[in-house]
Amino acid sequence: MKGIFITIEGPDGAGKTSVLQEVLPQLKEMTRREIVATREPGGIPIAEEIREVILHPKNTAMDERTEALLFAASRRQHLVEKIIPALNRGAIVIADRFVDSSLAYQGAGRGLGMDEIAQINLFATEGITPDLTIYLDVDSETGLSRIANSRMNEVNRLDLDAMSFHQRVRHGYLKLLELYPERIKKVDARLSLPFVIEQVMELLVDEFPTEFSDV
Ligand SMILES: Nc1ncnc2c1ncn2[C@@H]1O[C@H](COP(=O)(O)OP(=O)(O)OP(=O)(O)O)[C@@H](O)[C@H]1O
Ligand SMILES: Cc1cn([C@H]2C[C@H](O)[C@@H](COP(=O)(O)O)O2)c(=O)[nH]c1=O
Repeated sequence: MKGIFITIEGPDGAGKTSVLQEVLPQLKEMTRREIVATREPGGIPIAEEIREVILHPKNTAMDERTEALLFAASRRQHLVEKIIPALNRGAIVIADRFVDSSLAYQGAGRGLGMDEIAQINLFATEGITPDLTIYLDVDSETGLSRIANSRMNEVNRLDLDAMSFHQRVRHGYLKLLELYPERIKKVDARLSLPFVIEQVMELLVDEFPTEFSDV
């Protein structure tokens, strides 16, 4: 594949959407390559439908393994329909969440085990891994209070989980950071949004100096 695959990760309320909103237009001005922005779960119609099922607050009966399999299924379809074709065209793909979310949320948060979750995702992805992952780190209290203050009307089923679940998710991410220091780069997302955006831009330019420059 000729493209570059970048993911952005973090606990709920870390600021991924806000950061991408600012960073994407800047990056588009700095490269000749096509940039494809996408998100998980979702990004294409079938995966967006699966997203609706997973995240709807009414689906409280959902079994934890069912949840893990649905995330992996939506990822498979998203990869095949959107990410792989874009990478084959030579695009830079920037995804809001990917397999690390499943490892942190289902593996660590739900307690299903990161190794087990890695296995079902290996089946779904056939080993496709991001070239770079930016991890926005925020404590669970700050992240959830940002969501409560900004979009209480859009709260999803997972946002409603116990604080202890969200704390395990964050520890899961910190474990991934230890395991994959070459791929995953941390930004402190408790700092001001403009500062976080600046840090993310610096990271991207440092990691891909020949891709992001003044064109
Ligand atoms: N660094 C920051 N400082 C203060 N507020 C922030 C910061 N980053 C984001 N926010 C605010 O927090 C709220 C949630 O941000 P955002 O939707 O970007 O997070 P997210 O990581 O995409 O969350 P989720 O994964 O749950 O969708 C928004 O109101 C946003 O303005
Ligand atoms: C991909 C993925 C996501 N999740 C969780 C993380 C969030 O709570 C929601 C997605 O909502 P967002 O507003 O788009 O961040 O789903 C997960 O548990 N496992 C995953 O693989």
